[in-house]
Amino acid sequence: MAEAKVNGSLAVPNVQALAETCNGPDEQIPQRYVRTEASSGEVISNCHDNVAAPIIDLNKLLAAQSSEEECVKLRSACQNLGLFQVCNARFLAFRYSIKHLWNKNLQLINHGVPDEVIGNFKRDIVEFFSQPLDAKKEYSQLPNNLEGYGQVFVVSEDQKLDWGDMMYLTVHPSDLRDLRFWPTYPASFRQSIDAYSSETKGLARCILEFMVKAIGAEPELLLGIFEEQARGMRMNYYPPCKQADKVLGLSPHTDATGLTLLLQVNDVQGLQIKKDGKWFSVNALNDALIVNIGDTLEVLSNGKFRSVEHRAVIHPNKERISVALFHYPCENLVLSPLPEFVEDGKVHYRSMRYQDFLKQMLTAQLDGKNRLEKLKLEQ
Ligand SMILES: O=C(O)CCC(=O)C(=O)O
Ligand SMILES: [Fe+2]
Repeated sequence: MAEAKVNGSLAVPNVQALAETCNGPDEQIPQRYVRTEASSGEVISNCHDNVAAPIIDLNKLLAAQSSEEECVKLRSACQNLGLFQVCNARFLAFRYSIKHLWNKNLQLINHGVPDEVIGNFKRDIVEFFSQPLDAKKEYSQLPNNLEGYGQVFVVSEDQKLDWGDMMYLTVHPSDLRDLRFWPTYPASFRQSIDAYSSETKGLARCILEFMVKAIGAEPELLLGIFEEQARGMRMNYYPPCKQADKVLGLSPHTDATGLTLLLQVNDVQGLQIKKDGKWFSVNALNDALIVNIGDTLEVLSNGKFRSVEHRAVIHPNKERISVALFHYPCENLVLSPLPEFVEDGKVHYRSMRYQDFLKQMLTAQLDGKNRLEKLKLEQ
């Protein structure tokens, strides 16, 4: 994927290995990982009704008698939070033609994203990261390439670092896959990545379509921008840290792309979202996929959808693994609000070539929602 080759990251130590050497309660954590902001500020956890990540039931969205009510929930999540979790995603998959849907002749084949696909995928990721460092290094990133095992967004020698390692792969389209970085251990890994990627494909499209429908707009143009475009998969490995409140697994950021489908691989929580200046812990349900709205969707929708600022925190004695599946827009997109979403001529974001926007992101350290804020026009 061209996006993955925009720029590389400076090489950083492997955190999984580092964590093994400094994981006593009094052990010194290297200064580059010590983050004062990790323990400052209020964090709201255990919020009831999953306010930080409302649950959208796809079955309810599809059933005539409950669809409207579920759409209201979806609209509110997209406009106020930028994040929700979908349940029943594993029981539904959507193979349909957009034309049919808008002719109210929806064809859904309820064949499901099989439990087996998610189960195999999770099992193989855990197995991959549990290998000795040398085995994983076979898939290390190469200079000026984001794909592979390593880290991203490290652009200066004195920037603070995240307490995590990652593996990034372009998974779609298949002719852009760089198999040099696709692990051959465990033996079923390539197959399980492929299966997860293809089984979730229709789902992202379907969710996006419901989102647009929920705000009363026509979906064709927006869907067209993401149709058959690149998808990238980032597998995050966060080792435990006895002094978890001194480190951050992943710095505050928004995803630059369209929708992100986030899968928490093991049952360790750690995702937090920012709302009204406060951090909220997300309680990810076991069977649910978390849907993040990225910056591209915020701009295209003229702010009708909000991208969500989020970060990952660390557990004191358990590893955490997550997988983000990013949906990229077409490469030559000019990022600008679509006319469909502009009311009374009020355009809220200035235009920018998507490639430039992405490059800005990949050549800087993560910085909350600030990059997007710079595109906002004074009203
Ligand atoms: O680990 C998580 O829950 C968040 C991961 C994430 O935000 C990302 O990979 O972009
Ligand atoms: Fe993210």
